[in-house]
Amino acid sequence: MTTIVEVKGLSKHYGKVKAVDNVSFKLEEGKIYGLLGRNGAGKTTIMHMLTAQLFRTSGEMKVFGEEPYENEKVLKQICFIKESQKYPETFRVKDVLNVSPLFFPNWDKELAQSLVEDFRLPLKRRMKKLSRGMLSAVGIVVGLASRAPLTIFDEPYLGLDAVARNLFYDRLLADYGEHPRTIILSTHLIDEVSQLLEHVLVIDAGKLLLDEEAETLRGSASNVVGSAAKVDAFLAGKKVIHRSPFGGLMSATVLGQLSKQERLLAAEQGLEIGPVSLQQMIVHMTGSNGNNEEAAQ
Ligand SMILES: Nc1ncnc2c1ncn2[C@@H]1O[C@H](COP(=O)(O)OP(=O)(O)OP(=O)(O)O)[C@@H](O)[C@H]1O
Repeated sequence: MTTIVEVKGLSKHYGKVKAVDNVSFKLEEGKIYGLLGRNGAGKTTIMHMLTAQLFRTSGEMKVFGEEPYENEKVLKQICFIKESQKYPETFRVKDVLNVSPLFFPNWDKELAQSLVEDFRLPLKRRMKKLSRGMLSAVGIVVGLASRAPLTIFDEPYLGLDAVARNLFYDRLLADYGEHPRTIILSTHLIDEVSQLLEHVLVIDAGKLLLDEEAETLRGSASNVVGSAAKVDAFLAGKKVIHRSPFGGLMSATVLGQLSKQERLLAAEQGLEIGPVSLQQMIVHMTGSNGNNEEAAQ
């Protein structure tokens, strides 16, 4: 598999603020990545460095095998759709679509047209007159129709309703199926995108907390519910990422696959074992006590 992004010891500091702190990861060709984490975790800072919009404080970074700064060859292979995209004052929707092929060599005009219809975008309306959701939809159209080998969506759906978000997921999967490329989705709507993601990177307080295939993560944590004393005894020595006591009961989230024997033991103890969604897992890992508890194990 071809590596298209390689980052080693990447840091970005603003005075004492370590927005990104010694992060290393690789992105492979033809995969959908989730870049996830809480507000202020450092996701946007990483995306800005990958797309050469921000200088790093230290570390190494290669995008398509090269340094991305002022590198036309690298930058024309990237499409970065960000929440706060600015357009020239006079631009209409159709102007955005007309200039896009100049920036994106793989631009697919037909796909753009069909997406404009899907999202019911008014081609002649000025960008500054669009609703918040319509603005997001234009970003999605550009991101998908660019067919850029590295396409990055940073919270692409501010203001988009549930129907439009589903449309985005459907069109993304369909087009990605026919034209595989590397896609980074940064979002807080983890449950909504979890089925789309093939690999997950979780950033917390500037550090990389998790770098794992989504398939491995699915089923890699369980919720154990029952009497607090029995849950505690069952979980002894296991990697617990969250505990939530209520009365004499306890609900706890444990990392790692439970064996058949352990499940039988749990059933004998009257404990209930249930699945944990990717979102729950990440919330627990990056929550106020999630990290601490894991570190304590
Ligand atoms: N120009 C700057 N000067 C000082 N601190 C900054 C600057 N830009 C970002 N930061 C800080 O760096 C940290 C990471 O910010 P970043 O925007 O990367 O987070 P994020 O994960 O994208 O958050 P969100 O999900 O809220 O968009 C935050 O603490 C932020 O306040």
